[in-house]
Amino acid sequence: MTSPNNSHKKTSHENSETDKNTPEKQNSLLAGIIERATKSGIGRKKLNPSAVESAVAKNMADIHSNPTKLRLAFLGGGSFGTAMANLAARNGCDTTLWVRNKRTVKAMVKTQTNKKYLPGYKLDDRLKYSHDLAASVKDKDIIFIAVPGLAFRETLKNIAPFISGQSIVSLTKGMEKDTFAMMSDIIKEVLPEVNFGVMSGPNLAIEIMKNMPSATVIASESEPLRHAVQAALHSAFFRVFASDDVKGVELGGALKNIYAIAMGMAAAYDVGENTKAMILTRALAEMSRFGVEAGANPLTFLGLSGVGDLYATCSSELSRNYRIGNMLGRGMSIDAAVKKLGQTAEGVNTIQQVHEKATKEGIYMPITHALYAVIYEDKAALGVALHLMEAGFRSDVEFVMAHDHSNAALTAQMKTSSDSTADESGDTDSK
Ligand SMILES: NC(=O)C1=CN([C@@H]2O[C@H](COP(=O)(O)OP(=O)(O)OC[C@H]3O[C@@H](n4cnc5c(N)ncnc54)[C@H](O)[C@@H]3O)[C@@H](O)[C@H]2O)C=CC1
Ligand SMILES: O=C(CO)COP(=O)(O)O
Repeated sequence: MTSPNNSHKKTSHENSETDKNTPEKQNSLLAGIIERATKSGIGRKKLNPSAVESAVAKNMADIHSNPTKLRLAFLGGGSFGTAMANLAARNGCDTTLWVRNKRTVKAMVKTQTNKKYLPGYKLDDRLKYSHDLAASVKDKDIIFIAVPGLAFRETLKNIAPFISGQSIVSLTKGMEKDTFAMMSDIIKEVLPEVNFGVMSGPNLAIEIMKNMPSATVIASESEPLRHAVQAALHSAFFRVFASDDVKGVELGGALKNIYAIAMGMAAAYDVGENTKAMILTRALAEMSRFGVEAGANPLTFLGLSGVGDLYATCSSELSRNYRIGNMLGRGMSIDAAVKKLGQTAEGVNTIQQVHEKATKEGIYMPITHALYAVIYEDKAALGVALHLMEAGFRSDVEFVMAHDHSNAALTAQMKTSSDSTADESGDTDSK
């Protein structure tokens, strides 16, 4: 089913963009690159970087004379899938948004809004809607997946029979339950031949719908795919930066949800700015520590997908994870908070996965363990926070000065005294 109105009507904003020719021109330029790369078989299999470079160089010359539109599918009719599909349609890409519920699709075609997740925001006339998964993904250049992490594997398996040469980009900021798998791991497992990337950054969907300037990161080993995603989504309101650290970018998006919950909870306790700064900065230390163990580059966490997204979600009530934390801080149970939210908050699962993985592998993640103790072991938040504050001496940025070089004797002494305090008060066992 498609939108009844594909008449390419333009708003005044779109006309001014087209006049400058920026998005459309970039789109056609780079669309040609991916189109040719896809046709020639590059981009279908594991890419050979030199082949990619020569394909890009070879094709740059005649791209102006033969513009083509990127054909895109976005899977997932929640707030983020809808917001991103809307950006792509507005940039002139041939864009289909797949939504699993047939009635929702009918309503979206009729109203050109996503009433449940983005009420009040009119979507671009050119955006098409479908509940037919096969038709949505066939003959596309790129399939963007924006379903919750817990539904990612199932979605990939469902599209697997229809994958011929399409590239896949994950927009999901979750972690699979019990397997610790990130979405890129699942893509490699389910569709080992596919060309893929992940996109992540400070991208609160509502702000994007309001045309508030935002930026994101596309991470992929494939240069044509990075260019194509930049071409598809880049505009005067939305900048798309590139990275080849897939693991680092993806982990930034998933891990920050843990700390958005912590910050929402801290806000409920009315903490000061010093405290918020401490949580945010130590959260970043945990994220990069965990990232390094997973093979990511710690410097990636200094970018948009790391500190950028951490800042956005830790300081805004638009973040669902922050709102969950805030409800918990006000005394609600986790089940009641999740029910009240009624939308995806990936951090609820990610805390459990990361707590378990870090415990198993001995990765020092004190904030995550503390949050786990409060949410899942029913420990008193203030006691846990006090215990965190009393933990031993550490170095600030461990990539500058390894924490082993701190005063080890004093750290051990502090640990002994804080362990005995915790034992006496019946507090937590968090590190
Ligand atoms: N909303 C935001 O501001 C941003 C969200 N994200 C990420 O995007 C992902 C999706 O989140 P949202 O769109 O915000 O979620 P949402 O809660 O707004 O909507 C989730 C959507 O997924 C659909 N869905 C659930 N299970 C499904 C399944 N098994 N098969 C197909 N569809 C299914 C639901 O019907 C709903 O349309 C999450 O990983 C989130 O972290 C990333 C950046 C920003
Ligand atoms: O990832 C997001 C913004 O970058 C959205 O955060 P929430 O999932 O917490 O709403």
